[in-house]
Amino acid sequence: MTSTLITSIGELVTCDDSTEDRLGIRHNAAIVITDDGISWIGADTEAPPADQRIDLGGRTLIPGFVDSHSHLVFAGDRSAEFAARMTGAPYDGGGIASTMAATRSASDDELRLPVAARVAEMRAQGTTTVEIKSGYGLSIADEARALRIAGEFTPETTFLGAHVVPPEWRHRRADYIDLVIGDMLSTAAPYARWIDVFCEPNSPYAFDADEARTVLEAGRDAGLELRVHGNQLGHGPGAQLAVELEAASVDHCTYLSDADVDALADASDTTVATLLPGVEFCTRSPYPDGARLLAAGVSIALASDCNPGTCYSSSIPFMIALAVREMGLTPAQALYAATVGAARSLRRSDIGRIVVGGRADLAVIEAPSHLHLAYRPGVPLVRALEGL
Ligand SMILES: N=CN[C@@H](CCC(=O)O)C(=O)O
Ligand SMILES: [Zn+2]
Repeated sequence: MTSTLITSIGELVTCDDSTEDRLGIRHNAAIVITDDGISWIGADTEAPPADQRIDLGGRTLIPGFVDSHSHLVFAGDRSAEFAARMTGAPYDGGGIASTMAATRSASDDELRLPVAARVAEMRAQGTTTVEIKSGYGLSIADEARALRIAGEFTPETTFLGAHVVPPEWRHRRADYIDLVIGDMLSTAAPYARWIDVFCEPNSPYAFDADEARTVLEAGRDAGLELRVHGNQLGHGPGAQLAVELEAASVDHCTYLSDADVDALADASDTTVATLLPGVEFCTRSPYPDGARLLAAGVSIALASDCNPGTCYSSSIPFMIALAVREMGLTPAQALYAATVGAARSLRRSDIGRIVVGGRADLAVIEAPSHLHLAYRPGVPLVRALEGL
């Protein structure tokens, strides 16, 4: 087994909770990694011998980012929809149908190759774990195909047949839900770990609380774990439904009432509130108050939601910068949310931290501290070292 010593780490961010800001920062540190993961962490001056040596020259080492929310399997282009939004057009989910049409008519390789490119783009920006949803097929064969392709890149695959009601089913919503919880679910389930639903009564295309509950309960009965898109376009039942059903995460949380925050705080051991600031940026929506959630005791995560409609960005450093600038998080809170927080939202304890015995999923910041993630927005400072 080959061992590698990473030395001269100016700032080692372990995210191991050992300091008040939870980042567990060590200066002038070194770590040893082997094929089994991280085998030693300590002071540079006490580093043991190893087969190979990487000198970080005072740079920062952090856990690889965990991007717990993405929709990478799609074809087509919606840049014109984005441009229209920038001059005032609202987002209501209606554009999903155009991505669905392009995705259905793409060949397997026309879907697979862009996913590979998007995953490579994520990795180049420090992401070492990604969750990928279906949701642009919306037929039995096309949802299963999307999940098969997603599974070539990650074990964190999510069935999102209840993304919207597709146009051909618009006048038969109940029948579409029957399809989703029937043959579509049974065909998709072998390729998925999770099930998700766009619970959004403020969109005519998405699902209300009863419909969403029906879908999630069927998914749970089929052995899938639960996630929810909720509270994105306005106040709604998504967050409280996620808590009620013990979902791992409710994502967006743009509009949360005090009762929603209280429910999420009470459920902080079970349900994570995942913030997606790239969506607020790309849809010109108000940013939720991340500091309010932390003060209440809510577990939060930060993810990209990389998708062609509401946020075509794969950059977690950009999300961290937005969360600090627009959501009231400190750089430490934002980084923790994009690593440990996002890992928790995937119910994973083997990623998101740098600890002995943990996976060696690492990212380097070309800077002396993690503060530069938010301090230098838009500058490509981060690269993944291992993993993905
Ligand atoms: N809001 C629902 N689904 C995606 C956007 C889908 C799209 O517009 O293509 C999201 O997470 O933002
Ligand atoms: Zn999404």
